[in-house]
Amino acid sequence: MTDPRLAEFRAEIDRVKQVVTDLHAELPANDLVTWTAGNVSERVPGVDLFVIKASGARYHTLTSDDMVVCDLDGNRVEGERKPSSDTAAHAYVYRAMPQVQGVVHTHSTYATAWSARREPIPCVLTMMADEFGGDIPVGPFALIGDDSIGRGIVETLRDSRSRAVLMANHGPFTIGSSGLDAVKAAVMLEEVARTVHTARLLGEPQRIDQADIDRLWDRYQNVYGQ
Ligand SMILES: O=C(CO)[C@@H](O)[C@H](O)COP(=O)(O)O
Repeated sequence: MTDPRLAEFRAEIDRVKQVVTDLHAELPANDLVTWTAGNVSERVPGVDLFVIKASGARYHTLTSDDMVVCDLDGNRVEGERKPSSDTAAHAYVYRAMPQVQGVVHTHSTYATAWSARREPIPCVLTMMADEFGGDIPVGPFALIGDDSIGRGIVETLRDSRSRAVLMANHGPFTIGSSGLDAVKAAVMLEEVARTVHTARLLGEPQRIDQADIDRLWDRYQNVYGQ
């Protein structure tokens, strides 16, 4: 039986399908994924549905036909192919964090290397204070396929300013006020992961004082670009 929400929200669903298709192109374009690794999702406004890529979909041939519509329990509502193997994680985040409109997962090299070391990225750059409000936290090791990864993302980010979490031995997940905002967080995360790693090769970078982190965060969130 066809879900009635598909007809009622048809225009929005098709718009979000195209948005999420286009956002997936940003992952290889910013060198954040290899082959079919990673995935992007975004909520459909006004209804408890979200769009995510089909599992194993190749980035260079991706079209909106490769997008799958799911409910917030991660069940496929529309789509020929199975949804991403991380669908349960994305769905858990959407259920637990209503303010989150987009979720991204990548295997970007430097952020994933920090994940393998299970070490938070210290806030030693003003860009980190601006974008993430402090250190980039590490989430627990969790096997793929059930709520474990989603639960780890929420436990780690729920009370954090950061929109990025380094899931131990796996890789980064980011959240955002839109799919684009979550993709931006993934791009900026990889940039700071690489820069801090490079700084470490030359010596021990110094963490910014918390009061200055707070000032930088407040400016960037409330003044920059307004
Ligand atoms: O991290 C993993 C597997 O370890 C997955 O996220 C893959 O990187 C992408 O899976 P699909 O979205 O293609 O199912």
